[in-house]
Amino acid sequence: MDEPKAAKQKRTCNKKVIFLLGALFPLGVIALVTIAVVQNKPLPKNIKYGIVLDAGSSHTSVYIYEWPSEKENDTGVVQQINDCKVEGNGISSYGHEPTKAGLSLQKCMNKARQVIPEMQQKETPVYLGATAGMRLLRLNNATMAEEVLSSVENMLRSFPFDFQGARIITGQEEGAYGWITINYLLGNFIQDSGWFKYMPNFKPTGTSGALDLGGASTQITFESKKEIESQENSLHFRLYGKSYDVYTHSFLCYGKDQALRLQIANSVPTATDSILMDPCFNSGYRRNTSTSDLYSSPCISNLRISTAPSFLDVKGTGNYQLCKRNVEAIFDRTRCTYSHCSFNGIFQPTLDGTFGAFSAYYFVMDFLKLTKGEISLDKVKETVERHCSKPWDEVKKEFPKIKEKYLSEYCFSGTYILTLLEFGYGFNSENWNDIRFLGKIKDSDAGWTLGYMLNLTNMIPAELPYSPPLSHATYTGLMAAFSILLVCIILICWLTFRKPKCLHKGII
Ligand SMILES: Nc1nc2c(ncn2[C@@H]2O[C@H](COP(=O)(O)OP(=O)(O)OP(=O)(O)O)[C@@H](O)[C@H]2O)c(=O)[nH]1
Ligand SMILES: [Ca+2]
Repeated sequence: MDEPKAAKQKRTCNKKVIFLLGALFPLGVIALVTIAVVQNKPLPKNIKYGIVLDAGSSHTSVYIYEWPSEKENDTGVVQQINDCKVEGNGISSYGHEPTKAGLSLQKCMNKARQVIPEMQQKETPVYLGATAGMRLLRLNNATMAEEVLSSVENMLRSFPFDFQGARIITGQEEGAYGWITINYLLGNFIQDSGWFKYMPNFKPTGTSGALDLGGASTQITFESKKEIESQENSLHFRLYGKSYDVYTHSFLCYGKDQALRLQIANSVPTATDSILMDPCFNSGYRRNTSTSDLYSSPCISNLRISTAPSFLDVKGTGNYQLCKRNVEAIFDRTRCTYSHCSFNGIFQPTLDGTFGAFSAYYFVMDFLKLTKGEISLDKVKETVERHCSKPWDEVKKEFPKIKEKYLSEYCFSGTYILTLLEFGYGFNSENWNDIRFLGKIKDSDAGWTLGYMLNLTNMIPAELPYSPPLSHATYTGLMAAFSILLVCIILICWLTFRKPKCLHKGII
């Protein structure tokens, strides 16, 4: 039997609909892909740069940072791309020849010119922050300190960057910016205040305390839930929408070089015929020290003995226990007018949370291979004691490539770090493993410089910047996909439910 004409035509018509849909679908997909490709075409990278000079007591380092300009308020986007160690000593050593302070920076600044694209040099800010070495020079001779600062300022102005100033930062700033740096790099700010705090299993990591051991001063900074009893030790921050009450203290004269001077100066009365037997150096080690140089530091001024010989022949005896006793003697734990003190009458709340220890803490612990994994306090003491007991000849043979200044001081430095942390701040075997010894975090050096730059360039907002849940690309892509889907649905409905045109043409 012949198929009725109408049914045949209906079938033809359905075929046309299917054909139309078949043609529309790939068209939709092509449109979608085109939109996605156009939308996600990588934008030209707009990178910004910043330079910070850390003019420390022992040396100056030049750090270069970069970040994508469109993301500068996000956390963790700034990273260190270069660092340059200035040859010679810190700028405070040029008190008698200030022009040399500026000249010393030339090489590293020339290197910065090679690293930063020429087009962007004019808009790249340069900051110089001087720390404890310059604080001590200012105490000794304010004019000399001024001259050194103008010398470095003139040098930095001569470069095609946007020079923003050279100044001596306070110990409080040094502690605060060190704390900001490590928590920024560890991602602790955003974890505490980001949207994922609303997730059911969210456990805030909290912030990490910062322990910085320099050559002339040392800083301890940590968030404290307890009342901070002295105003000068109290910091308050609002970062990414969260408030932080932070304790900080900078001990001038308790950096490792000044602490060594204190230890030696304390022992001068025991010297006979200019020979000073020092348990903090390996046995067989000898060092000639001028007493006028020793006493030139304001840290030592009240330990000066008028009858001291002009030179001291310091001879190592390599005895950890005796060294520890000498080192403990430079901490005064007898006076405290607060509920709790660290040492020298300085208020310190109970230690809280984890700590990142950097600068000389890291250099020394890394040398002693004590930075990886959980190592008990007893094991650390044992390692330092073993190192101190090694004869100097043996130490030199074992580490022929390490600079003598550094190598000769690891026994003292190891003992000093242990004493400062345990006897000074009150760490013990229970909370010892709350300390992590950090050199770099994600390729950036742990130190105050990054925090300083973040603050001066206003890159840490007080409130959490509004960020929509979807990125712009995802949003546009989804919008395009749903629009196409909607058009297809409308088209299908229209083709399915309208009276087929072909039937209208008078067949029925
Ligand atoms: N072993 C070792 N010691 C180092 C190294 N670099 C610096 N030091 C020493 O470690 C101590 C601290 O160094 P820094 O953190 O650079 O100190 P600084 O910034 O110059 O001093 P402050 O102004 O007090 O912060 C000083 O005694 C330096 O001589 C290193 O690479 N290895
Ligand atoms: Ca430092």
